[in-house]
Amino acid sequence: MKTVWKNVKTAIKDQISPSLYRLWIEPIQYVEAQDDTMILACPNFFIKKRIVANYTELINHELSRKNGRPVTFSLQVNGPGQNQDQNPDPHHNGDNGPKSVFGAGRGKNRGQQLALPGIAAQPMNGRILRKDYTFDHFVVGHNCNLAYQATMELASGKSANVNAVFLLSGTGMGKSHLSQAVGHKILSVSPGERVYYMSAEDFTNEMVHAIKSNALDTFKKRYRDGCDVLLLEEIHMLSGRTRTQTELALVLDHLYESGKKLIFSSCASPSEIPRMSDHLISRLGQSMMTAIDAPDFKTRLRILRAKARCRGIELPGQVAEYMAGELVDNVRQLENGLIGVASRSCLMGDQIDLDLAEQVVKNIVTRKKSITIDSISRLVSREFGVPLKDMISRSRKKSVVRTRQVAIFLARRHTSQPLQSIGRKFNRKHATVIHSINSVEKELKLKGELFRQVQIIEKKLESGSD
Ligand SMILES: Nc1ncnc2c1ncn2[C@@H]1O[C@H](COP(=O)(O)OP(=O)(O)OP(=O)(O)O)[C@@H](O)[C@H]1O
Repeated sequence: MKTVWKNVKTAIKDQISPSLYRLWIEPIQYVEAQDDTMILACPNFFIKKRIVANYTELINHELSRKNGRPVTFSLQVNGPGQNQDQNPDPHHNGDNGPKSVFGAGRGKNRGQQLALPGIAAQPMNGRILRKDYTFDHFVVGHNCNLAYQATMELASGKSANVNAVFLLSGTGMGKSHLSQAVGHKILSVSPGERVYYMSAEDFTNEMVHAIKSNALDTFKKRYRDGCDVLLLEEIHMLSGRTRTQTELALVLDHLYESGKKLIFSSCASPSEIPRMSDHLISRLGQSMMTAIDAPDFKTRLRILRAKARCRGIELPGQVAEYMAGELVDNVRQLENGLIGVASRSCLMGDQIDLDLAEQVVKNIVTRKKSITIDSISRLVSREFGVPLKDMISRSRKKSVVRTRQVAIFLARRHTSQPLQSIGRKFNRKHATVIHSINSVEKELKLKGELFRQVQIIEKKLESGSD
């Protein structure tokens, strides 16, 4: 049954984005099978809640498919927060402050336990920190020097001048890595610090939940009085969310005034994000803005070598140079290349050499090259029955807007084109591009009709059946 779960994971990996897979599915572990139920475990309550809300249908479907009969799953919490199992909502402790997931104590430094080296750390609120996303594992080049220095300075508390840093970059450039590195560093020195790590989407959901359950005051108090370090990712997701923006801006007012540490990350600067309140733009603007650019050849080579060392992969010099020369889009792509050569070598029993690397790189690059904004537009136009000329027109007709938004979203996800270029192709401004991406992402979460349509289009894109 353990193998069945492995196969289910692989099947799910093909159906959702790599980042969603990494966040929610990868940490799930097989425990045991009982009749028609597979018992699985995840690290904490927060993750459990998300998995149950968003992936129950998909997991049950794949489990049944792989078993050839109806099988469902039950999820238990195996992380340090398992003693909260009686409380279905980790954010509602029934008191005014958050409980530490490390122990029963309330208040700083009480009942807490040092995070063990090499073990993923659990902040007080939000997602777990990936154990390898530390400063030690981050390779510093010209492209990310400022971001590294600023986050390091903030984490080590050496300078009173840097209390808030805004990380700005395209996908796969290390924003999450650096944000989590700050969390690790602070927790390793002061385990009592109340670190909150989450995406803007999580913050929104938590707030909506608090409003629905009449607990908005508790929610606000938790952030204002219970948080020492706020690591908030994907700020662009706040576009158009007026109420969340208002509450977040007020929370930030408070946190800034009390000298708390703040890290934000986004693919657009606050003023570029459409439908953002002036209050929030101004609060975010108080942070130190640092951009991470694409790494140059030398840095790519150093990253590749460091990642290979860390994973115990022996990468011959020539191969490393070849891969660093070819995989230029972002660091995630480089890492995928490394994992590709290692797994191919392991499966086929071949040595890692130039031939093998060429095959892997060719796969990545060809896959990437064959997917262009034009090929995406053609496919989306066909699938939605909306002519290409309408997609680039000024039309505000609902069906045309939706089709255009999906094409923009897919162009962002499947090509390495910058947002400006994507906007130009559809005659749209940068702000509209961000709004389109956010709007589609939001609807995909509902797992409805659009989700299925996008899945089908993605399969066709990846198989090259444009
Ligand atoms: N300078 C670096 N040194 C080592 N690893 C890096 C570096 N930059 C990025 N990475 C690695 O690249 C991968 C992608 O990074 P990360 O997830 O932090 O990107 P991101 O900018 O947050 O992307 P997204 O916006 O898509 O979420 C991670 O595995 C990370 O460890």
